[in-house]
Amino acid sequence: MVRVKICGVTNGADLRAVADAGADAVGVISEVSVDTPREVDLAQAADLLSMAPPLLTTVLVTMPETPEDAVDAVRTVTPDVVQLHGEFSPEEIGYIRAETETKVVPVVDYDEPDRARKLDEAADALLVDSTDEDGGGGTGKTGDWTAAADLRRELVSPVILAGGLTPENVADAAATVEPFGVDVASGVERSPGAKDHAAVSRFVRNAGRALGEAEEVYE
Ligand SMILES: O=C(O)c1ccccc1N[C@@H]1O[C@H](COP(=O)(O)O)[C@@H](O)[C@H]1O
Repeated sequence: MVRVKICGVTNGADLRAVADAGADAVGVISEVSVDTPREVDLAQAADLLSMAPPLLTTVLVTMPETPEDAVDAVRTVTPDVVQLHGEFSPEEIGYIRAETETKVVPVVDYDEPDRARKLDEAADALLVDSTDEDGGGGTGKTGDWTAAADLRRELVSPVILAGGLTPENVADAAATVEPFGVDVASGVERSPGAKDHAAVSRFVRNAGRALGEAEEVYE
């Protein structure tokens, strides 16, 4: 079973649609140094995630300048998980986790297998994304799934696959990489920063989870 995270939610109606679609996790994006229509401020991020129903994992996606900034952001938003964009060391990841008692998921690019190996022991999971030159996500670009599958087999950490996923390609991506989870932001939008609720539902279904549940019930 592949877990599904829907990322870059900016309003309450979209968050409810993500929960109703049966996603496992919802992400809000705050304090990032890239220009994105999906960014909300820390207070909005805290408000949005506080609306998540029980059993929906909440994720703060952020690009802090320092580990201390990451700790401050997590303390303000109180997510279940922090997704960390930026060049942080294993020691800094350990520091953020110890200070916040929150799961830390660093982001590595498809082109950075060595960095993934270096962070493997320190991370709670690794998110593999096609990032831009500043390390930001939400690029809508797919990565090399075969390389990601090799990396997934090698790493101890759960791997979350991101980058250019859509309702149309997520089943192929999940079958090729067999990741712990899949993650989408721009691929389920009707306009920048606003989710297409039907696409969110299709993405969750096509990732395989709903199909697996139906087979269990009717077999
Ligand atoms: O979505 C953004 O704008 C963003 C900005 C800065 C850091 C991370 C961001 N998003 C993350 O990137 C992945 C993949 O996005 P996409 O599906 O290719 O559009 C997304 O799931 C977020 O975790």
